[in-house]
Amino acid sequence: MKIALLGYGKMGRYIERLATEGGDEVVLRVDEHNRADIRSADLEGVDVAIDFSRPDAAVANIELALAAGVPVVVGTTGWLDQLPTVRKQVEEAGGALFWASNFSVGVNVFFAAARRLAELISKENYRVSIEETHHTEKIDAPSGTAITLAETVAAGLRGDRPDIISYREKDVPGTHLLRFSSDIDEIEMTHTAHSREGFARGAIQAAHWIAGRRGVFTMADLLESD
Ligand SMILES: NC(=O)C1=CN([C@@H]2O[C@H](COP(=O)(O)OP(=O)(O)OC[C@H]3O[C@@H](n4cnc5c(N)ncnc54)[C@H](OP(=O)(O)O)[C@@H]3O)[C@@H](O)[C@H]2O)C=CC1
Ligand SMILES: O=C(O)C1=N[C@H](C(=O)O)C[C@H](O)C1
Repeated sequence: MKIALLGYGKMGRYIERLATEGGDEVVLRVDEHNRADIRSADLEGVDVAIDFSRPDAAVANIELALAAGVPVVVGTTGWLDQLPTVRKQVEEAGGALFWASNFSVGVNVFFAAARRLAELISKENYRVSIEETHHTEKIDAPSGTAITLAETVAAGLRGDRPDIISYREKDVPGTHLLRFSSDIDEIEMTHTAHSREGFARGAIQAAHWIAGRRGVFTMADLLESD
Protein backbone atom coordinates (compact mmCIF):
# COMPACT_ATOMS: atom_id res chain seq x y z
CA MET A 1 0.00 0.00 0.00
CA LYS A 2 1.22 3.51 -0.84
CA ILE A 3 1.44 5.73 2.23
CA ALA A 4 1.77 9.51 2.68
CA LEU A 5 3.25 10.48 6.04
CA LEU A 6 1.84 13.79 7.29
CA GLY A 7 4.39 14.52 9.99
CA TYR A 8 7.83 12.97 9.73
CA GLY A 9 9.18 13.13 13.24
CA LYS A 10 9.67 10.38 15.84
CA MET A 11 6.45 8.56 14.94
CA GLY A 12 6.52 9.21 11.19
CA ARG A 13 10.01 7.75 10.93
CA TYR A 14 9.17 4.72 13.09
CA ILE A 15 6.09 4.02 10.96
CA GLU A 16 8.14 4.33 7.78
CA ARG A 17 10.62 1.72 9.03
CA LEU A 18 7.99 -0.83 10.10
CA ALA A 19 5.71 -0.21 7.09
CA THR A 20 8.59 -0.64 4.66
CA GLU A 21 9.68 -3.86 6.39
CA GLY A 22 6.08 -5.07 5.96
CA GLY A 23 6.04 -4.38 2.20
CA ASP A 24 4.30 -0.98 2.15
CA GLU A 25 5.78 1.99 0.36
CA VAL A 26 6.08 5.54 1.71
CA VAL A 27 5.61 7.83 -1.30
CA LEU A 28 5.29 11.23 0.39
CA ARG A 29 6.76 12.72 3.56
CA VAL A 30 5.37 15.99 4.83
CA ASP A 31 6.93 18.02 7.62
CA GLU A 32 7.06 21.60 8.86
CA HIS A 33 9.39 22.57 5.98
CA ASN A 34 7.37 21.42 2.95
CA ARG A 35 3.85 21.52 4.44
CA ALA A 36 2.97 24.90 2.87
CA ASP A 37 3.81 23.57 -0.62
CA ILE A 38 1.66 20.42 -0.44
CA ARG A 39 -1.64 20.40 -2.38
CA SER A 40 -4.30 17.69 -2.55
CA ALA A 41 -3.02 16.78 -6.05
CA ASP A 42 0.25 15.68 -4.42
CA LEU A 43 -1.71 12.83 -2.79
CA GLU A 44 -2.74 11.36 -6.13
CA GLY A 45 -2.04 7.62 -6.16
CA VAL A 46 -1.73 7.50 -2.36
CA ASP A 47 -3.78 4.74 -0.68
CA VAL A 48 -3.70 6.16 2.84
CA ALA A 49 -2.35 9.19 4.68
CA ILE A 50 -1.00 8.81 8.22
CA ASP A 51 -0.81 11.95 10.36
CA PHE A 52 1.50 12.17 13.36
CA SER A 53 2.24 15.89 13.29
CA ARG A 54 1.31 18.62 15.76
CA PRO A 55 -1.90 19.53 17.59
CA ASP A 56 -2.23 22.73 15.54
CA ALA A 57 -1.59 20.96 12.21
CA ALA A 58 -3.80 17.86 12.40
CA VAL A 59 -7.12 19.35 11.26
CA ALA A 60 -5.61 21.01 8.17
CA ASN A 61 -3.91 17.71 7.33
CA ILE A 62 -7.20 15.83 7.65
CA GLU A 63 -8.80 18.40 5.33
CA LEU A 64 -5.98 17.92 2.84
CA ALA A 65 -6.56 14.15 2.77
CA LEU A 66 -10.34 14.60 2.50
CA ALA A 67 -9.92 16.99 -0.45
CA ALA A 68 -7.74 14.38 -2.13
CA GLY A 69 -10.26 11.57 -1.43
CA VAL A 70 -7.61 9.67 0.56
CA PRO A 71 -8.44 7.83 3.83
CA VAL A 72 -6.55 9.30 6.77
CA VAL A 73 -5.26 7.72 9.98
CA VAL A 74 -4.59 10.30 12.71
CA GLY A 75 -2.48 9.73 15.80
CA THR A 76 -1.81 13.37 16.59
CA THR A 77 -3.23 14.41 19.95
CA GLY A 78 -4.36 17.77 21.29
CA TRP A 79 -6.99 18.51 18.60
CA LEU A 80 -9.81 16.16 19.64
CA ASP A 81 -12.02 18.98 20.93
CA GLN A 82 -12.57 19.60 17.18
CA LEU A 83 -13.62 16.00 16.46
CA PRO A 84 -17.39 16.77 16.25
CA THR A 85 -16.79 19.35 13.48
CA VAL A 86 -14.28 17.13 11.71
CA ARG A 87 -16.68 14.18 11.90
CA LYS A 88 -19.29 16.24 10.01
CA GLN A 89 -16.71 17.20 7.40
CA VAL A 90 -15.75 13.55 6.89
CA GLU A 91 -19.37 12.46 6.59
CA GLU A 92 -20.25 15.26 4.16
CA ALA A 93 -17.23 14.43 2.02
CA GLY A 94 -17.96 10.68 2.11
CA GLY A 95 -14.42 10.23 3.38
CA ALA A 96 -12.69 7.97 5.90
CA LEU A 97 -10.96 8.96 9.15
CA PHE A 98 -9.40 6.63 11.71
CA TRP A 99 -8.34 8.45 14.88
CA ALA A 100 -6.94 7.18 18.15
CA SER A 101 -5.33 8.95 21.08
CA ASN A 102 -3.29 5.77 21.45
CA PHE A 103 -2.83 3.09 18.78
CA SER A 104 -1.27 0.42 20.98
CA VAL A 105 -3.39 -2.67 21.55
CA GLY A 106 -2.27 -2.80 25.18
CA VAL A 107 -3.63 0.68 25.96
CA ASN A 108 -6.93 -0.13 24.30
CA VAL A 109 -7.26 -3.28 26.43
CA PHE A 110 -6.37 -1.08 29.43
CA PHE A 111 -9.26 1.28 28.46
CA ALA A 112 -11.70 -1.66 28.42
CA ALA A 113 -10.47 -2.93 31.80
CA ALA A 114 -10.63 0.60 33.27
CA ARG A 115 -14.24 0.99 32.11
CA ARG A 116 -15.25 -2.29 33.78
CA LEU A 117 -13.37 -1.48 36.97
CA ALA A 118 -15.07 1.93 37.13
CA GLU A 119 -18.49 0.31 36.67
CA LEU A 120 -17.79 -2.20 39.45
CA ILE A 121 -16.56 0.48 41.83
CA SER A 122 -19.12 3.15 40.99
CA LYS A 123 -21.25 2.62 44.09
CA GLU A 124 -18.27 2.54 46.46
CA ASN A 125 -16.50 5.47 48.01
CA TYR A 126 -13.23 5.76 46.07
CA ARG A 127 -11.27 8.81 44.92
CA VAL A 128 -10.10 8.42 41.31
CA SER A 129 -7.00 9.96 39.76
CA ILE A 130 -4.84 9.55 36.67
CA GLU A 131 -1.13 10.24 36.25
CA GLU A 132 0.67 10.36 32.92
CA THR A 133 4.40 10.60 32.24
CA HIS A 134 5.95 11.39 28.84
CA HIS A 135 9.23 12.59 27.33
CA THR A 136 10.08 16.28 27.63
CA GLU A 137 9.54 16.97 23.88
CA LYS A 138 5.82 16.36 24.18
CA ILE A 139 3.88 19.54 23.37
CA ASP A 140 0.42 18.77 24.76
CA ALA A 141 -0.64 18.05 28.34
CA PRO A 142 -2.47 16.13 29.53
CA SER A 143 -1.78 13.39 27.01
CA GLY A 144 -4.54 12.36 24.62
CA THR A 145 -4.47 8.90 26.19
CA ALA A 146 -5.03 10.31 29.69
CA ILE A 147 -7.99 12.34 28.42
CA THR A 148 -9.54 9.26 26.76
CA LEU A 149 -8.89 7.26 29.94
CA ALA A 150 -10.58 9.96 32.04
CA GLU A 151 -13.60 9.99 29.73
CA THR A 152 -13.76 6.18 29.79
CA VAL A 153 -13.63 6.06 33.60
CA ALA A 154 -16.24 8.83 33.89
CA ALA A 155 -18.59 6.84 31.66
CA GLY A 156 -18.08 3.72 33.83
CA LEU A 157 -18.63 5.68 37.05
CA ARG A 158 -21.52 7.70 35.55
CA GLY A 159 -19.73 10.58 37.19
CA ASP A 160 -17.16 13.31 36.66
CA ARG A 161 -13.89 12.99 34.79
CA PRO A 162 -11.07 12.27 37.25
CA ASP A 163 -8.23 14.76 37.66
CA ILE A 164 -5.09 14.14 35.61
CA ILE A 165 -1.54 14.93 36.73
CA SER A 166 1.10 15.23 33.99
CA TYR A 167 4.83 14.60 34.42
CA ARG A 168 7.56 15.16 31.80
CA GLU A 169 10.79 13.16 32.04
CA LYS A 170 13.56 12.57 29.52
CA ASP A 171 12.97 9.71 27.02
CA VAL A 172 9.75 8.25 28.52
CA PRO A 173 7.62 6.87 25.61
CA GLY A 174 4.38 6.98 27.62
CA THR A 175 3.16 5.75 31.02
CA HIS A 176 -0.41 5.98 32.32
CA LEU A 177 -1.50 5.19 35.87
CA LEU A 178 -5.11 4.91 37.02
CA ARG A 179 -5.70 4.91 40.79
CA PHE A 180 -8.82 4.27 42.87
CA SER A 181 -8.11 5.02 46.54
CA SER A 182 -10.15 4.87 49.71
CA ASP A 183 -9.32 4.94 53.40
CA ILE A 184 -9.48 1.13 53.33
CA ASP A 185 -7.46 0.23 50.27
CA GLU A 186 -6.14 1.22 46.85
CA ILE A 187 -6.38 -0.23 43.34
CA GLU A 188 -3.86 0.82 40.70
CA MET A 189 -3.52 -0.09 37.03
CA THR A 190 -0.54 1.05 34.98
CA HIS A 191 0.27 0.83 31.28
CA THR A 192 3.92 1.38 30.46
CA ALA A 193 5.02 1.64 26.83
CA HIS A 194 8.60 0.30 26.54
CA SER A 195 9.02 1.99 23.14
CA ARG A 196 6.94 3.58 20.34
CA GLU A 197 6.58 0.20 18.59
CA GLY A 198 3.00 -0.47 19.78
CA PHE A 199 1.84 2.97 18.57
CA ALA A 200 3.47 2.49 15.16
CA ARG A 201 2.21 -1.08 14.66
CA GLY A 202 -1.34 -0.05 15.58
CA ALA A 203 -1.30 2.89 13.16
CA ILE A 204 -0.10 0.66 10.31
CA GLN A 205 -2.77 -1.92 11.15
CA ALA A 206 -5.38 0.88 11.09
CA ALA A 207 -4.06 2.09 7.71
CA HIS A 208 -4.66 -1.37 6.21
CA TRP A 209 -8.02 -1.79 7.98
CA ILE A 210 -9.49 1.53 6.76
CA ALA A 211 -8.93 0.74 3.06
CA GLY A 212 -12.31 0.61 1.30
CA ARG A 213 -14.23 1.91 4.34
CA ARG A 214 -16.08 5.21 4.72
CA GLY A 215 -16.84 6.94 7.99
CA VAL A 216 -15.12 7.77 11.27
CA PHE A 217 -13.45 4.92 13.15
CA THR A 218 -11.26 4.29 16.16
CA MET A 219 -9.40 1.37 17.74
CA ALA A 220 -12.51 -0.19 19.30
CA ASP A 221 -13.94 -0.61 15.77
CA LEU A 222 -10.78 -2.33 14.59
CA LEU A 223 -10.36 -4.56 17.63
CA GLU A 224 -14.02 -5.62 17.64
CA SER A 225 -14.09 -6.40 13.90
CA ASP A 226 -13.39 -9.90 12.53
N1 LIG B 1 -1.99 8.13 18.94
C1 LIG B 1 -0.83 7.56 19.29
O1 LIG B 1 -0.73 6.33 19.48
C2 LIG B 1 0.37 8.44 19.43
C3 LIG B 1 0.26 9.78 19.25
N2 LIG B 1 1.36 10.58 19.27
C4 LIG B 1 1.12 11.98 18.91
O2 LIG B 1 1.58 12.19 17.59
C5 LIG B 1 2.07 13.51 17.42
C6 LIG B 1 3.47 13.47 16.84
O3 LIG B 1 4.33 12.82 17.75
P1 LIG B 1 5.91 12.69 17.44
O4 LIG B 1 6.13 12.00 16.15
O5 LIG B 1 6.49 12.13 18.69
O6 LIG B 1 6.29 14.24 17.29
P2 LIG B 1 7.57 14.88 16.57
O7 LIG B 1 7.67 16.27 17.10
O8 LIG B 1 8.74 13.99 16.67
O9 LIG B 1 7.14 14.94 15.03
C7 LIG B 1 6.18 15.85 14.57
C8 LIG B 1 6.38 16.04 13.08
O10 LIG B 1 5.36 16.90 12.58
C9 LIG B 1 5.98 17.82 11.71
N3 LIG B 1 5.11 18.97 11.49
C10 LIG B 1 5.07 20.16 12.11
N4 LIG B 1 4.10 20.92 11.55
C11 LIG B 1 3.54 20.16 10.57
C12 LIG B 1 2.52 20.37 9.62
N5 LIG B 1 1.86 21.55 9.55
N6 LIG B 1 2.18 19.36 8.77
C13 LIG B 1 2.86 18.19 8.81
N7 LIG B 1 3.86 17.95 9.68
C14 LIG B 1 4.18 18.93 10.53
C15 LIG B 1 7.30 18.11 12.34
O11 LIG B 1 8.17 18.72 11.39
P3 LIG B 1 9.55 19.40 11.87
O12 LIG B 1 10.35 18.29 12.49
O13 LIG B 1 10.12 19.91 10.60
O14 LIG B 1 9.14 20.47 12.86
C16 LIG B 1 7.70 16.67 12.66
O15 LIG B 1 8.13 16.04 11.48
C17 LIG B 1 1.90 14.16 18.80
O16 LIG B 1 0.68 14.85 18.84
C18 LIG B 1 1.86 12.98 19.76
O17 LIG B 1 1.15 13.27 20.93
C19 LIG B 1 2.60 10.09 19.49
C20 LIG B 1 2.78 8.76 19.71
C21 LIG B 1 1.68 7.82 19.72
O1 LIG C 1 3.47 12.34 22.46
C1 LIG C 1 3.65 11.11 22.66
O2 LIG C 1 4.78 10.61 22.62
C2 LIG C 1 2.49 10.26 22.88
N1 LIG C 1 1.32 10.77 22.72
C3 LIG C 1 0.08 10.11 22.84
C4 LIG C 1 -0.78 10.76 23.89
O3 LIG C 1 -0.80 12.01 23.97
O4 LIG C 1 -1.48 10.06 24.61
C5 LIG C 1 0.20 8.62 22.95
C6 LIG C 1 1.43 8.10 23.63
O5 LIG C 1 1.24 8.09 25.01
C7 LIG C 1 2.69 8.83 23.22
